[in-house]
Amino acid sequence: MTQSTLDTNSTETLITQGPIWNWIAQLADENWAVAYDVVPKDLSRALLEQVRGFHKEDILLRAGIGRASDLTVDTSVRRDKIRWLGHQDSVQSQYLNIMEGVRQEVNRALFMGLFAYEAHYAVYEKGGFYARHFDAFKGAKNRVLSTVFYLNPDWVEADGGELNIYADTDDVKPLATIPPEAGSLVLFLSEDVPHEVLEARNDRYSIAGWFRVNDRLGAPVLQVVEDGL
Ligand SMILES: O=C(O)CCC(=O)C(=O)O
Ligand SMILES: [Fe+2]
Repeated sequence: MTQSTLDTNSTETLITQGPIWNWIAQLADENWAVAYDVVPKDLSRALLEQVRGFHKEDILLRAGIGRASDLTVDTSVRRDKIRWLGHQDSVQSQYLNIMEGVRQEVNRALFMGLFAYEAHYAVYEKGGFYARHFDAFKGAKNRVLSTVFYLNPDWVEADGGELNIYADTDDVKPLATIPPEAGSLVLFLSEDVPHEVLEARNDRYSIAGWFRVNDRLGAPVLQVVEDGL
């Protein structure tokens, strides 16, 4: 494998390397994937307990949209509350270390050149949602690979808050609808995969994160793809 971009020819090789590779192969082929065995269950529970605590203490921030210099809070596009993760906390550090492993594996298998990672807890309360968007502007090469890890062990369909992934910005029918169930890690290319969070009807906990190919600091970069929002 000598190419530096996603290489579909490499898929067969990847599949033969064992279960962990299945999602990397799917990512290479389809630009998105769901992985189920990346984060241990006890860590997932510890993360949930921590973010529930933050939520209860009311120390989460209303999430904004846009670039660092132009960060606005627009609740018609996005209604969630966040808190950034850091290595100073041991539970958060364990999660960040696992994602460092993911970074290395993806770079090794797909030559993506992922460099840095940033992640935040997100809480969507009843009525919370995130309208269809991309996580990065095309060609910006800022955020390259998005990750969302779900923390909800007792999720049922009536709780809503599914992630819809689309092939194209104006497709009506999603490619996939992913329930935000504990243990699922969704990965997708930040510049290429339009997605949305459907309205949550119960508190919905997750960790959203982004790998970038440089170390430029920046606030969430977002491109809304639906008019009139
Ligand atoms: O929580 C999710 O399922 C996706 C969140 C998202 O799209 C984002 O934070 O950019
Ligand atoms: Fe997103």
